[in-house]
Amino acid sequence: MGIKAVEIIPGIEHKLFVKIPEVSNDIRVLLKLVETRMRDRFKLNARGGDGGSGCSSFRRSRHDRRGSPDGGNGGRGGDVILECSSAVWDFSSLQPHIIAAKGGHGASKNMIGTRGEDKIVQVPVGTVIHLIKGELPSIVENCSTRDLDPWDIPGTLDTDQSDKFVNLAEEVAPMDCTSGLSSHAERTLSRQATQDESTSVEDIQYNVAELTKQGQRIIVAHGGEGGMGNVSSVNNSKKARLNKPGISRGNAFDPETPNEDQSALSSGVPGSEALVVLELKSIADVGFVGMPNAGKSTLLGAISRAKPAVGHYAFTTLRPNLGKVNFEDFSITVADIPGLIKGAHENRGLGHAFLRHIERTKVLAYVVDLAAALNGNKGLPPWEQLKDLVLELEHHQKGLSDRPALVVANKIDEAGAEDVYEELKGRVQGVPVYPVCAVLEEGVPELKVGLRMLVDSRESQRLTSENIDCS
Ligand SMILES: Nc1nc2c(ncn2[C@@H]2O[C@H](COP(=O)(O)OP(=O)(O)OP(=O)(O)O)[C@@H](O)[C@H]2O)c(=O)[nH]1
Repeated sequence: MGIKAVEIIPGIEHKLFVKIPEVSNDIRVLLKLVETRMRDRFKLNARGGDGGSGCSSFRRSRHDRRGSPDGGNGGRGGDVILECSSAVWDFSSLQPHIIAAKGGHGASKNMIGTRGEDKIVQVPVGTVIHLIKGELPSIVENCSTRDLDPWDIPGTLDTDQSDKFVNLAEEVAPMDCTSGLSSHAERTLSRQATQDESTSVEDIQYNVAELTKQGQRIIVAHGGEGGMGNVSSVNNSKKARLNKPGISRGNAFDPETPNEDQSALSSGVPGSEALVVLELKSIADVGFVGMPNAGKSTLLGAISRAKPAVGHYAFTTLRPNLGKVNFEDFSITVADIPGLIKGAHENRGLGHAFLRHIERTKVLAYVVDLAAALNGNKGLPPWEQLKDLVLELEHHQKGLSDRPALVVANKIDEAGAEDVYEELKGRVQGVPVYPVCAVLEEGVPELKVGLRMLVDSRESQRLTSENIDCS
C-alpha cells in the first residue's frame, strides 16, 4: 500500500482512522504528522451571558395595603475571557462557540440576581486577535509585572493578581490593519470571512489585540446588564417624571400599573457577541531555520537547557521548541522551528503553519547540514539548502528573510565536512558562517557569542538569495 501525498488544509484538524497492518516508517511519520498537527488559527464565536431579569414584587402589610416595591435587579451575565497561558500550545482544545453563563433573576425582598459565571478560555502565548464582528475586546491586566520570557515553564511565573481594567484602545496602540500579517494569512482570513455570509472582507479588523504575557486576559464578549427590579425602576421613573416639565405631581407613577418602559427595563440585556479569528504567532529572539534532519533540535539542546526530541528521521520536530540561552547578564530565546523543505510555502512537508512562527523571530540562524550530500547521502549541498530556505521564506511572505542572520554549518565532525565548510564560506557572502558539531557541542560557545551580537546589535547582516552562489 502506498500513500503518495496527503493534502493538509491549514486550520482544520485532521484525524485519520485507518488501520494499516504493516505500517512502514515513512507512513508512521506521516500519520503522526497528520494526527499531531497543531491548530494555529481558529475562528471563535463568543457570546457574553444575558443579564438576568429584574423582579417585580410588592411588599404589603396591614399598614401598607397597596404595597411598596421590593423586586431586586437581575444579575449581570458572565464575560467570555481569553487568558494567555504558557501551558497550551495551540487552539486544538478550543470550542468554536462559547457562551458565558446568564445572570440570575432578581427576587423579592430586594434580592439581586447572581452574576453569571465568566467563561475563561486559555489560549497560547503569542495569540493575535482579528475581529470579524463585535466590539473591540478590552484588556484585563492580570499578568506578571516581570518582563517574561513567553515560554517560561508553566507554573514558574509569579503572577500579579491585581485586576485592573484598561480600555484596549488606550492600552494597545491601534495597529496597522494588515501589519505583521502574511499575505497568506490575510487571504485565508478573507476567505473565512466571506464564507460567513453576513460578513464582508472590509469588516475584518486585523490585529486588534495580542496576548503576549502569561496570565494576560482579554474580554472578547461582555455579559449583559441585569434588568431592573421594580425598586430601582420605580425610583428611576419617579425621578424622571418629576423632572419632566409639564408633569404635575398628580400624574405621578402608579406602581401597580407599570407601563411598557418598566417592563422593558426589567428584562436583562443580552450579552454582546463577537466573532474573532485567533492566530498564533510565536515570539523568539532567534529562529532556527533549516531543512529536516539538519540538527536544529540537537543544536537547541546544546546551546540551552531545552530537551527537544532528536531523531534520525525527518520531521522529528512537529511544533516549535523553545530554549533560553543564558549569558551572565542577559538571555535570549531561541525557537527551533520544524524543518522546512522546498515547497513549504505551498504547504508541502509541515507547510506554512510554521513559516508563520518565523515572522515573529527577530533574527534568523540558518542551520545547514554539511554532510547532507556527502558519503552517499542524497541531500543537498549546504549552499543549495540555504538558497531553498531563503526562497521558501520569501515565497511565504516577501521580506521575511530580510532580518539579521547567520549560518550554522552543522555536522563538521563528519568525514569531508571540513572541505564543504571551506567551500560554503566562499559561496556565501554577507553573513558569518559558524562551524559547529552540535552533538559534541563543538563551536557552540562561539555560536552563542555570535547570536548575542546579532540580537544585541541588529547589524544589517542579511542573507539574500543573490548572496548565495549555487553555480
Ligand atoms: N554527526 C552529527 N550528527 C548530528 C549532529 N547534529 C545532529 N546530528 C544528528 O542529525 C539527526 C537529526 O537531528 P535533529 O536535531 O533531530 O534534526 P532537526 O533539524 O531538528 O530535524 P527535524 O526535526 O526533522 O527538523 C540526528 O540523528 C542527530 O543525532 C552533528 O553535529 N554531527
